[in-house]
Amino acid sequence: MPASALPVVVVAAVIVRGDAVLACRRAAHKDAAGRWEFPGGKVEAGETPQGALARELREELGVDVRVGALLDRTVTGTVDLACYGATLAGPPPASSTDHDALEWRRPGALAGLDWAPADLPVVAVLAALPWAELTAAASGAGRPTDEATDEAMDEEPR
Ligand SMILES: Nc1nc2c([nH]c(=O)n2[C@H]2C[C@H](O)[C@@H](COP(=O)(O)OP(=O)(O)OP(=O)(O)O)O2)c(=O)[nH]1
Repeated sequence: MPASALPVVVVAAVIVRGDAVLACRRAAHKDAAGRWEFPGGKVEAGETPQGALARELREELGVDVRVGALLDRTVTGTVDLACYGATLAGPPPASSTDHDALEWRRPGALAGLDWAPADLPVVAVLAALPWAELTAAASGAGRPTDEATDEAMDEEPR
């Protein structure tokens, strides 16, 4: 397989705050403009997934987060998307360099948004996950799967 056909490894955060999670709409200057996603970005050489995620959220949303457990990792076309639960370590974001809308939504209300195709698996996971399990996963105290986060990232994605 040529290198260009390999999926790009992307990490994203399901930030839990109050009774909601943060959904973000990609701005006009980004590819897939207008689609909703969880904030994050591409993992750079030498970065851990968690380190890449913390860097991306600082860069685009100006927030510090604690990264919790892996919620879902699925390859869709050319995107290998790993979504982690996370909590804010400071104030919530006021704006984004990459998004033109930020919405806090209950997990059951996420399905009404026009998601990037790669996000649909994690949106389904979130809709089915009991709230207590999601908050535990976001704070890193519990895991929705039997796999430890790092072990799961070492494995082949679905
Ligand atoms: N961040 C993020 N990207 C996603 C998600 N779902 C999805 O298909 N993508 C795609 C869109 C892009 O093709 C790619 C990540 O792009 P990005 O623009 O967020 O990443 P980045 O900041 O590192 O990229 P760049 O613009 O600096 O090159 O993954 C998601 O939930 N979050």
